[in-house]
Amino acid sequence: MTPNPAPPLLHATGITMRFGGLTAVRAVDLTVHPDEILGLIGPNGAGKTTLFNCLTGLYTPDEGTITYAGKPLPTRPHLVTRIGIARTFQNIRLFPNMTVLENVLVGRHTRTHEGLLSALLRTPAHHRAEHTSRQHATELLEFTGLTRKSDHLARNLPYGEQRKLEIARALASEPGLLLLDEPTAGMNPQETRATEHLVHAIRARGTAVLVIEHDMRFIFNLCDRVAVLVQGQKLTEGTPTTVQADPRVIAAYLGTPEEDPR
Ligand SMILES: Nc1ncnc2c1ncn2[C@@H]1O[C@H](COP(=O)(O)OP(=O)(O)OP(=O)(O)O)[C@@H](O)[C@H]1O
Repeated sequence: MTPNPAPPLLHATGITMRFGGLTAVRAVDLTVHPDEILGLIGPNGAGKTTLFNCLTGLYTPDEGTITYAGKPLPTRPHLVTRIGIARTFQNIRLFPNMTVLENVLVGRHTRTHEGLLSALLRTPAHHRAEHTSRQHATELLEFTGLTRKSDHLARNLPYGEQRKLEIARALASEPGLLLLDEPTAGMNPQETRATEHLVHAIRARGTAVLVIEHDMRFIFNLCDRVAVLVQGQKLTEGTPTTVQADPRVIAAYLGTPEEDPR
């Protein structure tokens, strides 16, 4: 008997999301496998962020089903985080007046179970949980290269490091799947390259990644598979090589074949 193949980590079928008369996402199927890096590309307004919002409980799709690790996706964002899906946002959403370390500790709260009373009474259980959280946050700052900035206020970090901090904070919830919405927006080529390495390292830790990005070079270097959304519908998906060579993608998104698809 052949063993069952590993079930998909995230499985979305027939996702449709409307805003009044506008259908932003139409009957989209999307699957992310464990340990996979999947890219989601498409022209402006194609519905990429709307789909992310459906996958993270910010929106409830009008149609379709989503499962994570075989179970239906909860309908509230914090519960989605708790079951193992974390995300970053297109517009950075840090706590600007908290330190870098504190921002990561905030991201950890879905993994701590100590109640308010325990915190107020400063029980031994609370101290242990706090110690573990700090250790984990410190390790994540090292992992993302932000150790030296641990005590800096988030608002004083350069833009590229703020994006890294968002990723560190998302990782603090120990996700099985990380969704990145335009992680290299506003970065210089060196920072973009560093982000590519960071995403590979995240996958090596056992976290699958779904990433929206307009930088084609980044996407095609990074991803195992790429899905293409156009006007709310999935045009195609496949390996970077297949997608890059698909004339429909070139026509819809990448410009004419003569252009450098960057
Ligand atoms: N909250 C909303 N209310 C109404 N319309 C919305 C809302 N969010 C998105 N839209 C519309 O849905 C469509 C898809 O938008 P979305 O932001 O998902 O696209 P996108 O592919 O992420 O675009 P971009 O690459 O520019 O970020 C657009 O026409 C957008 O104007």
